[in-house]
Amino acid sequence: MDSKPPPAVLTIAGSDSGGGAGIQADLKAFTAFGCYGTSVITALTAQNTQGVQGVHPTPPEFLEQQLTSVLDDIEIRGMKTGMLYDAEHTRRIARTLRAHYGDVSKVPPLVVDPVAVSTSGHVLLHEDAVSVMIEELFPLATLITPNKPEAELLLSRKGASVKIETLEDMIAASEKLLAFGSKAVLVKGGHVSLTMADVHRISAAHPEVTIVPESFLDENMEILQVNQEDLASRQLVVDVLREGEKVTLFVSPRIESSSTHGTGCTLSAVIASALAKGESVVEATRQATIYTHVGIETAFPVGRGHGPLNHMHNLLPRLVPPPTASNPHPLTRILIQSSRETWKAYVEHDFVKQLARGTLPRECFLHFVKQDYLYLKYYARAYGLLVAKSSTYSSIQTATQTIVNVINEVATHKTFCAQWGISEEELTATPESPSTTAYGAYLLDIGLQGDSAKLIMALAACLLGYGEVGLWLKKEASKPDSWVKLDGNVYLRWIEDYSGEHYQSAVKLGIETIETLAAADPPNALRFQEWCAIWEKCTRLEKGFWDMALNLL
Ligand SMILES: Cc1ncc(COP(=O)(O)O)c(N)n1
Repeated sequence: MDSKPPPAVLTIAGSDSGGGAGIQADLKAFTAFGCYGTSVITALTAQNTQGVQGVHPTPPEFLEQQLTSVLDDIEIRGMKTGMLYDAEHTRRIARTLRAHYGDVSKVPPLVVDPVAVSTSGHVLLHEDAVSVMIEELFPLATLITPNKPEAELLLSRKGASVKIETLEDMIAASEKLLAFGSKAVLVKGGHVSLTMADVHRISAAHPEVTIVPESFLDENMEILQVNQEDLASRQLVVDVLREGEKVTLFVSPRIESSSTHGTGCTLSAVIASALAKGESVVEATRQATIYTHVGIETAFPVGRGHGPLNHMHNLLPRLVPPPTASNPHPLTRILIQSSRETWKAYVEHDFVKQLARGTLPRECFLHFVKQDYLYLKYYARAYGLLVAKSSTYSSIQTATQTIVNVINEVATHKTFCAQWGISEEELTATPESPSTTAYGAYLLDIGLQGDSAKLIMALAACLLGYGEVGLWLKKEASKPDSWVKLDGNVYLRWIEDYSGEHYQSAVKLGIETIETLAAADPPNALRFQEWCAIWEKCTRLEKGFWDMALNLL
């Protein structure tokens, strides 16, 4: 957590007795996101995962009293509204906010989630409140976050009946909604069925539209991709953010799940939290879409109906979900995502880029190859330790096979060095750099102290990372006018080796090994945290290895 005290955020919404949506979802999301949550309750609902059994509105004067109590005492850095109940409640909220802050520009970041109907079909907002919300609340808002039916409802206030079916419709709707006076609009795509083809079409027609995550197609995880066609037809959720002319699409794979109760509440609560921490609207939305996505992915069963997402996934160490068709390698995915920044700094290192352009200074490459030659000895020995810890012939065989692969890799290094006049004697006599010793010693240390699972995690970052680099460069090289130069590149052989079938089948084996491990003996929270920490550390050591080679000059 930050060293700064958590910012205070406020939700003005309805209570969900079932704990999945409304005030309860908001307070959980605020807490999980490191904020101090305060609340003003517009209505009590008797609600569970199966539906809303009753609604009891807060007396309007008391609603106002709650808001005044909070604002008079606590410095609120971000706010959100959810279920507002009716016109009177909505008006009181807007007017109290205006009166308290005096000037619209002084209102802290406000996210208005125009909640109208619950997932279970219960009306949560009286018809007469819609125009008050548009006229009095939207002009105070940093962002409004309608889903498809809510956007259609809001736009119907302009007379014409609007249907939102396509990504183009969502983008057009965002422009019309912005005219209501908020600074930004997020049209949520949960109710619109889209695929990658839709995203490609928009990005071809409107190159100015930003796609987040930029690397959605590869997710920086080429190694996990089986089939490009599967990806193209994969069902997506796309949320469209508009700030003035600027449009950003937030893309994530659609998860077939009934645990989506409270997703809208949670998304807007996290955006408000991130805004309270000083993030931009784009960054706040990015963080919130990821948080919500993972919340659905890791949801646990609650009740008999539409359960809530998991609000605690970033508080409790995340355990590994079972493999599914859309996520066949859940552990690998979590490991990479949990160390995303370091992983990216490793696999997209300047060393790799210069090597792929063919501009890497020879000295750097040779220094790297020599050090890698020395490192691989540790690596092979660590696999030797793994053999010693194995209890089945099949795991002994897998580890032994890897040792043989490493020895073949070393032979490649020798050939490389021979080409540049460096003999095996010189290779062996090369003094080890501190980065090599650090990494090698760490592998052996993990092997000596821990169970075999920890050692397997430590060994995986190297195996998978080089596999990722190989596939990434191969993909980049295949693009027209690519920055990767294969023709005449002195390092071509290196690229071919790591993108080649032989190395890639070793990577596949590595992925299967860690996935099987997680599936056969699901880690408890502590063990899982250890795995993530080991993976992160090795990813960092890998990056350090390339830093060492580049910083030579
Ligand atoms: C108090 C309250 N606020 C908001 C929602 C909408 O959430 P969902 O669309 O997931 O039912 C709800 N059901 N209850």
